[in-house]
Amino acid sequence: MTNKITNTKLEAPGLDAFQCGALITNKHRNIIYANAYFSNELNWQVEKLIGKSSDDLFTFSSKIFIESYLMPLLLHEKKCDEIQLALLDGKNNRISIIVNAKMDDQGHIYWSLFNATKRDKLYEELIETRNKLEAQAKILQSMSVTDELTGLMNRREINLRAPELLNQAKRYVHTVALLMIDIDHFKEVNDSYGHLEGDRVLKELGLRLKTFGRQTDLIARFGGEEFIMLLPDTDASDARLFAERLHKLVSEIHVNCTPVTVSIGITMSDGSHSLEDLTKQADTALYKAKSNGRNRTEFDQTSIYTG
Ligand SMILES: Nc1nc2c(ncn2[C@@H]2O[C@H](COP(=O)(O)OP(=O)(O)OP(=O)(O)O)[C@@H](O)[C@H]2O)c(=O)[nH]1
Repeated sequence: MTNKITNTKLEAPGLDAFQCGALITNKHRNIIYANAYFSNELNWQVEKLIGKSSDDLFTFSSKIFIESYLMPLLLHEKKCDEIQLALLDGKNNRISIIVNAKMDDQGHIYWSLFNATKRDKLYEELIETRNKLEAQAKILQSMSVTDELTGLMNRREINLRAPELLNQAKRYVHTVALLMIDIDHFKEVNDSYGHLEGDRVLKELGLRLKTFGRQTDLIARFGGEEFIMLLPDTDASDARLFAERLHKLVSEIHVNCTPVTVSIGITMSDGSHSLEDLTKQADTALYKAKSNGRNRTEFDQTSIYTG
């Protein structure tokens, strides 16, 4: 390339080997040089580009961006790095490009243009992959805290969430009721009607517990056919009433026209017990309910109030 740049067509054969577009415009922004990349990759005939305004190479929105951002930057800083614009190729296809530009004292602008289509595609793929991973992480997160069959929280999750609820009871001086609910003779359901029928009963019970409980209650499938409910701000007489309603609600579920029944063990706490202690106490009460004939509720003897 000659050192002295005039406003006429330039020759610079060395630049034709570059894998990017090289463009020089004069102070009127008319093209005085375009390398072979424009004909090889962008479907322009270089001859036809000479004399054209560089504006003609860009989409409408990119032109606005050039006027409002690129030109003021070039006038003040004399250079502009890595801006993304949309160029129209010789067949009027929109091509995403990264532009670096430099302006000399005579107002010539030296543009280098890198095709960003592949990079855009890579970014799109990366974004898509990230979205997929986020969605998978959400599913995994929900699976790790949820019992798959009933949709209730699992044992691990209630173990994590119970301490906060018990602490609140202590702080705000109210009582908490823990109900251990166990389906009666559930083995017979499985043995007589099959595992799928057993699963249906578990699902129906889970659904009823969920809709019956308040938003603040913690309800979990504790294992097998055993569920627990932790009811904040509930005294023993409320808990008894709650259990009575629960027995009625459960009897709406039928297996071969026979209502399903549950036994319930209840223990009360002022928030000073651990979940582990409370479940042991409720388990003792549940055992009593089973021994006393099932389909009934018993309170644990150590409860602060036994109704
Ligand atoms: N269908 C089904 N059955 C389950 C699941 N988890 C545990 N079970 C069954 O639940 C039954 C529990 O039986 P048991 O512990 O003897 O209790 P039960 O028959 O309900 O007797 P009581 O509790 O004494 O009234 C077993 O047959 C387990 O196989 C499950 O996810 N789906």
